[in-house]
Amino acid sequence: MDLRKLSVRSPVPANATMSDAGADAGLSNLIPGTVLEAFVPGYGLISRFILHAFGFDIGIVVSLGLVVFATATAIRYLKQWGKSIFFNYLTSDVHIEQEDDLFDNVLEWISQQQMAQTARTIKAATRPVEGSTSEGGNDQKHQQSSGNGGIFHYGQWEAQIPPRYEPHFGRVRFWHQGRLFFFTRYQKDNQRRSLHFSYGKAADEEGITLTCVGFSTKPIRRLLELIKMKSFEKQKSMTKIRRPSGKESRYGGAWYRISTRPSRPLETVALDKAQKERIVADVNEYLHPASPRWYATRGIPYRRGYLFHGPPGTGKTSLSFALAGIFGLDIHVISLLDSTLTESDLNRLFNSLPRRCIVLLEDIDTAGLLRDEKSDEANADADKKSKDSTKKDDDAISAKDLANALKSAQRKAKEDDAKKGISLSGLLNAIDGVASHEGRVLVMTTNHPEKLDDALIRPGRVDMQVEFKLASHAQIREIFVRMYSREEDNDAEKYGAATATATLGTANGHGNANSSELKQRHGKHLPNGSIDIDIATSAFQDGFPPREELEQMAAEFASQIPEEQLSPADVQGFLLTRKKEPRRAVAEVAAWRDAKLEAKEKGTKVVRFS
Ligand SMILES: Nc1ncnc2c1ncn2[C@@H]1O[C@H](COP(=O)(O)OP(=O)(O)OP(=O)(O)O)[C@@H](O)[C@H]1O
Repeated sequence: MDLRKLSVRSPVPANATMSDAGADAGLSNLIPGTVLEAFVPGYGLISRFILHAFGFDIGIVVSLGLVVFATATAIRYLKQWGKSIFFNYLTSDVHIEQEDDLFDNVLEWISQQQMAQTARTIKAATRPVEGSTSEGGNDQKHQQSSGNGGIFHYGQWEAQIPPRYEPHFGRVRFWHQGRLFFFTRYQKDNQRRSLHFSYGKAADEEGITLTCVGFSTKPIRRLLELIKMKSFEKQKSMTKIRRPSGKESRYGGAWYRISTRPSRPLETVALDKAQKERIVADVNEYLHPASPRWYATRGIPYRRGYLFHGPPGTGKTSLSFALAGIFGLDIHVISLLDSTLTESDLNRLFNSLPRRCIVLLEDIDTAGLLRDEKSDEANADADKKSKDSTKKDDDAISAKDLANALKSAQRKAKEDDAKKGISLSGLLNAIDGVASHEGRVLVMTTNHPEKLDDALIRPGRVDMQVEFKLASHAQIREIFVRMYSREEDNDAEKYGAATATATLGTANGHGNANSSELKQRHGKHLPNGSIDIDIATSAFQDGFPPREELEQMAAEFASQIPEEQLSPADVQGFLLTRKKEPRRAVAEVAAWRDAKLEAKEKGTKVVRFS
């Protein structure tokens, strides 16, 4: 359209005022000049100027612009109004909090849907390596990352794991089984976020809303059940481990998941078979769905407590994890050594336990329960010091100095206690508290059962005590056989030469070394020559020893270690540095045993053996 012509065909009347002139000319009548003046301040002045200078009436352009703008706004408004009517009155929602496991399950599921791949704005997240199925599952990538003479480069391997793409904040729609759903991801309200900021944590608290069309949440519930089942299928062989949240965020969700790791099979814990069966049967009976009623009708609190006691490295923690795996329970680990843990934290942690789980309270003897004993020790120390110094020079040390020494020793003891924070009564309250009445399995571990207060281990708090001993011959044989059995072989084949390098620093780490080099290097350690080592290496490379031979070797190996002198962890540690060389392990065990026992006798931690 030729606007100039239009304005020429509609000259301004001579007697028109300046504002009327522009406003009323030609098609500018579409919107009267006075109205335009109201919308665009100074419009009259500008239009008159342009009209006089160029003979062109801008009224039509401005009018059209305003009409387009008004129409677009109206459409947008109507759209929003329609949307809000739709979402407020015609749909149903289910909200999921970030703290809940479902949050991750839904996010994982949604990130595998078509819409998450094709959406124009998505969020990329680094896939967690720990416990993920990608770990260990990609042989080709493993091999690619094993350049440089078989050295496995973790960074390179990790770089090849593609990120996870998931919907970003906002709403996206998706279809599932012929139904329309909406997925909304949002950040939590400002109040909560600012609280997080004030605790120094990033404002990453999020939530998810799933929406479906209709007046019932049933389709969403069905979808969530399906997602839960799928996640379970994926994670059924995994154990979730939770620890208390950091001090700064302990005000809310008290637990956070630190990792998910493959469940530990019970067979991998070398323990007396009958003992293991007894524990498993006991936990199984306790967890049975009929048990809560049984307990309730007899007025017995529905809880079960176990005390695992024994020297370090004898399998207390390992058995707890194995139990969690067998019964499909999450494991909640609390260390009473955590100096930031207060009694109210402990209460809150017990309050927020799920209905069924294992709570692992580690090293209960080392926590603040020793408060009185400690301060007694400190007092005794101060007394002794004062007596000694009195003996040395009665005149030199004044009574005031002695009082000061005593005071400072007491202050130190108090500080030590304050750091620990949990008293016996605090712990008992948490264990017996109203909130911990249902369904949890409490496992307490200690290296010093004799130091525990009777109240802590009375029946009702501890229902079964299990003693873990230093390694017996049977245990040593079991650990040896498992270390070199075919199941391990499978892994070894999978990882190829790369795994050999995991023991870098030991001779067998050098995958490319020839046999004479190996003989030389190993010969240093061997009391009886190096030829065995060479055979051992080739035995591994040609395949693991047959079962019968392995059992014989295990018996020979075990016979060289005195019973109940070394822990299973010690034995495992020794074998791990020879994890492809059973014969070398047998050949070197005597020297290692002597070094270990000597160190133990001397009370030194340094073992002169490599
Ligand atoms: N009985 C066992 N059978 C198999 N492996 C064991 C056994 N005992 C210990 N180990 C191994 O030793 C390591 C340490 O074991 P674990 O942490 O279970 O010992 P712990 O008794 O809990 O020690 P601590 O008292 O120091 O906490 C683990 O790698 C585990 O595999």
